[in-house]
Amino acid sequence: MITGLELPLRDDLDLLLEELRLLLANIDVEVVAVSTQKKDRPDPAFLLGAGKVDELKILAHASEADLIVCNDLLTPIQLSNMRRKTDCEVWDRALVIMKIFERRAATAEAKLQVDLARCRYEMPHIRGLGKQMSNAGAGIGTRGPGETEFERHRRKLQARIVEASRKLEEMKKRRQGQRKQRRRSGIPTVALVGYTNSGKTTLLKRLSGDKKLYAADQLFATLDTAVRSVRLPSGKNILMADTVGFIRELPPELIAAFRTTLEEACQADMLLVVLDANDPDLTATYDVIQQTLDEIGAAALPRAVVLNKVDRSGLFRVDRIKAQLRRDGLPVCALSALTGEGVENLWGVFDWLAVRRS
Ligand SMILES: Nc1nc2c(ncn2[C@@H]2O[C@H](COP(=O)(O)OP(=O)(O)OP(=O)(O)O)[C@@H](O)[C@H]2O)c(=O)[nH]1
Ligand SMILES: [Mg+2]
Repeated sequence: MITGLELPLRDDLDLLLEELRLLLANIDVEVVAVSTQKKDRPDPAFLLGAGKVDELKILAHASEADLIVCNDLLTPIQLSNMRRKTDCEVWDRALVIMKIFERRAATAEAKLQVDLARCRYEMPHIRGLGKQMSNAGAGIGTRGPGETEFERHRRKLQARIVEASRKLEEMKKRRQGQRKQRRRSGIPTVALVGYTNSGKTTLLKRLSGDKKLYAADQLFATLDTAVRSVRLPSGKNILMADTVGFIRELPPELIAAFRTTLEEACQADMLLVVLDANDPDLTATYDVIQQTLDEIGAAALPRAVVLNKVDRSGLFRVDRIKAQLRRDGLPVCALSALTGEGVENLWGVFDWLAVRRS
């Protein structure tokens, strides 16, 4: 069952819940009921009102749901209160995204990053747990059994965080070395950025001809940076980097942990923002991309927009979006990474870049 708050400044709850449903489908969780609440501000104890939480319990029981997923981020207190009051397992959106990342992580680096994010996410939660444990277990002036259990758990998490950070630091140095080499070679680098599932990897596959790249109809298919060489018709080469996709309300722990991967985007000479032409709310999606680029310090790079999946979209719609983006001063190419239609429109953009660099 999914739930969320309708706050005064939030008008896209439906979209967010639809996305949450999709996120859950990616880890094989089926949504059997949806229940939202309109409120002026979140309740500190439960996020939703206490009465609403009682209602959720009844609804969960009636629809045979054993998991309640909240679209909003829950504080450790809210999470444990919700669990207690509903007798259900409770997750928030951040945890769902984290679980997808856990499932998808294939390389050592991605695994470490996910592990780091998970530990950081759990840290404040076990603090809340520790309070409960020590309250329950300890007498005056003693270290109760609860406290030592909590301490042990905390120390273990801390050790994992230190170890993962150290290993990632090493990998980062290696990456920086590679990047320097690329810079010295004078070949311009273009980074593909955009929403998850917009077709970044498919585009890189098509342009580089590397069939081994993994593109799939899943959220967060790519968790690593892949750099490939792309040969332009002019005979010049450019490098193209594919990165982790963005999403609304990407958990901060994940942004922090995937910083190195996302940084790849900041180090490029240019960004290619890939949009899905069939996205029902492109403006909101573009805002999310802009926000994420701000957060990783890449917002000032020159950019062009790729309006992808035009094979599935009406011509009229594509023209309308193109015109709007152009009004915003952005160079736009409409194409289909899957069929190859319109890909030649990109060459002009790259030639412009190559000339600018040399
Ligand atoms: N119809 C159509 N489908 C496309 C096109 N480009 C990509 N797709 C499909 O969209 C899905 C996602 O493509 P990916 O290339 O994996 O998307 P991505 O942006 O790399 O996604 P993440 O790695 O999850 O961030 C796949 O099923 C692709 O086959 C296109 O031009 N037309
Ligand atoms: Mg991808």
